Amino acid sequence: MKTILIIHTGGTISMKENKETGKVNTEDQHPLKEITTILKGKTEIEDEILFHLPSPQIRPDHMLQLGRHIHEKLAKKNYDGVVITHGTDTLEETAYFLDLFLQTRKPVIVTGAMRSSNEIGTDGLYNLLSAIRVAGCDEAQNKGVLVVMNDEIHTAKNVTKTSTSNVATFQSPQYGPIGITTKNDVFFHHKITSHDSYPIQKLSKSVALIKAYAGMDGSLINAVRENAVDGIVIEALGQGNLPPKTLQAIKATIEKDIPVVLVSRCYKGIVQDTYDYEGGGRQLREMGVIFANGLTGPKARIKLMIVLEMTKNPLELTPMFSY
Ligand SMILES: NC(=O)C[C@H](N)C(=O)O
Repeated sequence: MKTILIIHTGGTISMKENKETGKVNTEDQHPLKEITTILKGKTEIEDEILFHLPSPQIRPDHMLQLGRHIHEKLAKKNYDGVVITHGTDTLEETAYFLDLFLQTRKPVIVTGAMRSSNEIGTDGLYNLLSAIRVAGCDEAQNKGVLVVMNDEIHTAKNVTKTSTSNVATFQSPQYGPIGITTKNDVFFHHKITSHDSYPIQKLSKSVALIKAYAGMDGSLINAVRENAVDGIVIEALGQGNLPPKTLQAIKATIEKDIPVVLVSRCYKGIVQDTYDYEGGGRQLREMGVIFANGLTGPKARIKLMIVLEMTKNPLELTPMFSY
């Protein structure tokens, strides 16, 4: 029999709807506690509540605490897998943090819900059951952190919340899911080609995320730089281009040894130094901007926070963002 550790952190999956007011909030007792009874005799479940937070209240220090907690638990007992329940708003950031931080071959699965536990059509219990099945599956080992929602298995690196309320919200726009779950089975149909992880001890760097827009100038970048940040991620236009009036501010930032990482505000594709016009990717690369391939802005921010614990040398940072 497989032994799975469930760590609850909060979110809608941990919430109940007040039938009189329609308001949704966290409960003291975890509403999906019954999972232990449902799986009795089939899977041994240990569950615990680490946090009880809506995910907009989750901060990087919570992510580090969660990561350390998983390491401690795995060091003490030979669990077959770990499931983390989490609010969906920042689920992709916590999942990607854990993907980069954890040093384990064991399946670590993050799941959540779009509807609270007593709403009609609630998806929490079903997603939790699917996540437990994937966590107990040998094929899920050594794949990094996975996100299981709505019958699909996604990598933490590629998954993103695409809809505010639809239960099919979690998608990997770039490559699709790597597997599916059915009522009784787990199927993987894609292989993982690369997985990087960084054994950091702390998470102390401040990294800002800025989205580019038509007619943007350098004022936002200048203001952020003057506010003692250690790094900036910019969601650039298209293939990795910026309006010309931002260039001076970016140059000043790089000259101050503050790394600037570029992703695209497009939700598919990668950034490249194709264009040679003023503000084009070629100029940005020559100025020392680091191109992050395929990551979304929030995930490039998490990665920059992590790798800045090891180096701020652009020559070392550049290859870390190339896959
Ligand atoms: N569906 C959810 O979990 C959304 C909720 N606001 C949260 O992230 O905590």
